[in-house]
Amino acid sequence: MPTSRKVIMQRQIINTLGVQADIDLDSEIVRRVNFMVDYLHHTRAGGLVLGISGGVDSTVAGRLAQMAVEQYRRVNPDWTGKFYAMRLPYHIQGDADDAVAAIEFIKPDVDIEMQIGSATDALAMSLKDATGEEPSDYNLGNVKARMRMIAQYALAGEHGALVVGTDQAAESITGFYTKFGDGAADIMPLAGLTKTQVRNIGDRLGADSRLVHKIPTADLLTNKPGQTDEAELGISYDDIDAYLSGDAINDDAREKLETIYHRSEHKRRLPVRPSDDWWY
Ligand SMILES: Nc1ncnc2c1ncn2[C@@H]1O[C@H](COP(=O)(O)OP(=O)(O)OC[C@H]2O[C@@H]([n+]3cccc(C(=O)O)c3)[C@H](O)[C@@H]2O)[C@@H](O)[C@H]1O
Ligand SMILES: Nc1ncnc2c1ncn2[C@@H]1O[C@H](COP(=O)(O)OP(=O)(O)OP(=O)(O)O)[C@@H](O)[C@H]1O
Ligand SMILES: [Mg+2]
Repeated sequence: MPTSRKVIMQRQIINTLGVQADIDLDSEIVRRVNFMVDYLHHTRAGGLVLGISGGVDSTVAGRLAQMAVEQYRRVNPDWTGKFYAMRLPYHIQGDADDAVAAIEFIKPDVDIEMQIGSATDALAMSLKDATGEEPSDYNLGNVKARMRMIAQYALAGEHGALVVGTDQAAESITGFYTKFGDGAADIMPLAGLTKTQVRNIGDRLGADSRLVHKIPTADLLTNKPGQTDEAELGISYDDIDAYLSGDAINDDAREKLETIYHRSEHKRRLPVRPSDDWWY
């Protein structure tokens, strides 16, 4: 591809995802907290709900969510809404102590631990009984992510609360999330941030550096616990962030990233309907 076309494509993707290479951390924290406060006010919602894994994204989004409910409560003392943090292990979670450390940092109004092991396994068993087919480890991983979505929406429904999503630009560009699983949410406070910016905000907020600089994992596979995102994606977060920041990366990585971006376009759109034609 000629250099000018490469640059135009990169710029279009950066603009679509709303990435800003240079951010002021303090004003970015204020802007994102105010955004949640403003939306709580507008919707009169009964609080916020978020799954806390022990990874950096939910640590940072969780702390921002708790800051938002505290700020909203200060100006609306009669408001009874809360931030509900949910630890949702599938049986035994290898890094469960990180999820506890994240909760200690976030200091949520409500800390809930709920097993998704039995519900997930029951779904897989029912599918097998009905069809004779057992979901692969890969597909079961997506069922785990969707079971967490069901748990969060069940709790949100009880309290009229909104489900927070942790999608940021490095995940959005790759579609590296489960469609209607962790990709499903009502409010996305980290949207448009690179992974590095999420970490920088985590550092600025004073989160434990063990959590902030932890190697990212979706941790969805039973047969490969803690598999790193980078191993599965075949591309590094450094390359993804450099691309999102408008820097040049090597041609192989760029081509791979743009292929993944185009292939995952359906995840960034509403379900296709007869009046759509964006995929041509
Ligand atoms: N072109 C198209 N137009 C419209 N819909 C399309 C489609 N292609 C597939 N689909 C639909 O999308 C489904 C596939 O999408 P999906 O179910 O998401 O499945 P898929 O993208 O295959 O898997 C999710 C990926 O995200 C990763 N992940 C998941 C969860 C969390 C994290 C994390 O970082 O924490 C990472 C996971 O490791 C895996 O690599 C298909 O089954 C089909 O229903
Ligand atoms: N075991 C879990 N308990 C509760 N929520 C979870 C769990 N695993 C994943 N989630 C939810 O799914 C989201 C997506 O997972 P993802 O791995 O992308 O984020 P993370 O774990 O917060 O950070 P990182 O990407 O750096 O690992 C999490 O932010 C969290 O909200
Ligand atoms: Mg994770």
